This record gives sequence, C-alpha cells and structure tokens, in this order.
Amino acid sequence: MTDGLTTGVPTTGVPILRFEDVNRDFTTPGGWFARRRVLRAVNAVTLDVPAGRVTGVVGESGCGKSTLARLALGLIKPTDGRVSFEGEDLATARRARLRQLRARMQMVFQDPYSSIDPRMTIGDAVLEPFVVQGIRLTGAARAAKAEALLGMVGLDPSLARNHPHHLSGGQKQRVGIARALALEPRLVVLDEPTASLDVSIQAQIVALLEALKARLDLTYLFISHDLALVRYFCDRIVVMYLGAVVEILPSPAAPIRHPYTRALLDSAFVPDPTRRQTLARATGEIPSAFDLPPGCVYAPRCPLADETCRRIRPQLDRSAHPVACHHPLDRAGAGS
Ligand SMILES: Nc1ncnc2c1ncn2[C@@H]1O[C@H](COP(=O)(O)OP(=O)(O)OP(=O)(O)O)[C@@H](O)[C@H]1O
Repeated sequence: MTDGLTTGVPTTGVPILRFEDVNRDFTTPGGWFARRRVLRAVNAVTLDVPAGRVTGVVGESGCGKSTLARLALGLIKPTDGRVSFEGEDLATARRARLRQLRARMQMVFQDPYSSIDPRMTIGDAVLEPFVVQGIRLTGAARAAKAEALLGMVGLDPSLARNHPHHLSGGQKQRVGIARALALEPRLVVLDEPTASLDVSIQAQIVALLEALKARLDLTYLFISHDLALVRYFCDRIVVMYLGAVVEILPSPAAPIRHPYTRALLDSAFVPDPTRRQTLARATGEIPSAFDLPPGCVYAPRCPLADETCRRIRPQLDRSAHPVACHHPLDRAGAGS
C-alpha cells in the first residue's frame, strides 16, 4: 500500500465501523428571548457495522440518522464515546490521517441536485474526490478514469464533457454514486439515496447499488425512513428512535420485537385493510429531544407501556437480536 492506510480489506463480517457508547449533543444558541438548550441527537449508541454487508438504519425524521452518518464519516465528533473506522478513533486522528481515512469511506447524498456543482462538467464532478485528496490526474488518465466511472454506474461515458443540467434526477444520482466510488472506498454511507427520486427510478438505483456492492465488495450503511425498502435491501437493520437504538434486526425476515418497529412497519401503506395490524401502532407525537422522558423514550406513544416503562429506561439486551424494551413483542406472543 502506498497511502499508509490499514493493509488488507477487512474480512466479511468483521466490524469495519464501530460506535461505542456514543452520545452527540447539539446546543441551540441562546439570546434575549431564549435560553441555550441542549438536544441529544444520538443517545448512547453502541453499534458494529460488519464489513461486506448492508446495515440499514431506519427511523422517523429527527431520530438521529443523519447525525449518525456524519459521526460515521468523522465529519462531526461525538460528545462522548468513540467512533472508529478500521480500528482507528476518528476523533483523535490527525487531520491528514483523517483525510486519508475519508478516502476509504464515502457518502451518497439524498439530493443529487444540490450535491453536484452545476458549474462543473460531469467528468470533473466524478473526479472531485481526487482533487479533495490532492491526487493529480493528468489529461488522458483523467478522461479515462471519468469515463470508466460513468460506465460503471450505467451512464454513457461521453457524458463526461457535459454539464449536469442535461441529466435527469436518476442520472444525477448515478453521478453521485460514481463520485462516491472514485477513490475505491470500503465503506459507503447511503443517506436516503432514493428518497428524492420517482418510484420507478428508485428501483433502478437500488438495483445498481446492489450490483456495485457485489462487484466491488463494498460495505454499505444505508440510512432511510422507509422500513419496507430497508427490509428489502439490507442484511441487518438498526431501528432508531429519538437518538437511541431500540432494536437491531439480525436479518430482514427476523420477527419484530420492538413495538416501535412494528408501528413503523404498520405505518407503511398497505392497500388491503385486513392485512393492517393495529396492535402496536404508535399514537401521539414524538416527545421533544430537548426534554426526553425519564423511562423508555417510546413509552409516551407505546400501547404496551406500563409504570416500569415510564420509570426505567430499557437497555439493548445482549441477545443475537437485541431489543431495548421491557415488553418485547415476542414475549407478549405478538411478534412479526
Ligand atoms: N447542527 C445541528 N444543530 C442543532 N440541532 C441539530 C443539528 N443537526 C441535527 N440536529 C437535531 O438533531 C436531531 C436529529 O437530527 P438528524 O438530522 O440526525 O435526524 P434524521 O433522523 O436524519 O432526520 P431526517 O430524516 O429529517 O433527516 C433533530 O432534532 C435535529 O433537529
């Protein structure tokens, strides 16, 4: 290796990314009429992301998914705890080292329209990571690399000389994916990569991501609010609620254990009303992240909550299918 990075690719299943008891707080600015307030966006998260797999992170808007993604890439530091990539603590890595590590972990953003500079040619856009890393490519090598990357994501290589306003949303997202893969990363964080696309295009992008993962032996951290999509695409599913991990499904078909996961699944549109489950549907508003309840954070909306839930915060259990719940659905005989 010439870049001084960890030698070898982590074996499939070995954690490539680790969160150890991570908190991340944000402080709102105070002023004449408002006092400073602290919001816990990520709350005591301990999580391994195994190499070569697709780990999904799912939850409603504001549950901390994007904050988790930014922590994973070392773009922000944890308030407490440790985030490590291939064994290296991202918060203590020196700037130059962090830049090297970032070459091995890339992100595909939700909105391809705002993530691509409209003034750049498409070729320059996909090669931007080389510029960020200070890697100079000369004329013929530049053109060949840009064309190869565009071909890899199913775009006509001759588009390299065009500007992105010629492209559709799906084509722009392909450019975003090509750019993320330019430096041959090991980990790709996909932050709602299909959320702003038409349904028919979403399926094509998911198929492309699946094909690229198999071909390039990638690890994905797939962030989404859509549990049905995550269940289709991911090997393992992390369910977040108000900054905390409430359940980790070891496989997409695993029976659901947490009432919140059940409610998330039930909230997906199901045309046949007889198939809609009502047992554990969430009711009411999500409590404010500024003012978390003392017990289970889901208790105010949970139909199964009792006094224990309102008083004592449940921890993720240490089973093969971890859940943070005093009354998991399998114990109540109402799973899946
Ligand atoms: N820079 C910031 N300053 C203050 N609060 C923030 C900041 N970034 C995120 N938050 C807050 O942290 C919480 C988690 O936000 P985050 O964007 O991680 O959630 P999310 O699950 O990704 O939501 P969405 O799906 O809407 O993007 C939210 O309450 C959000 O308002």
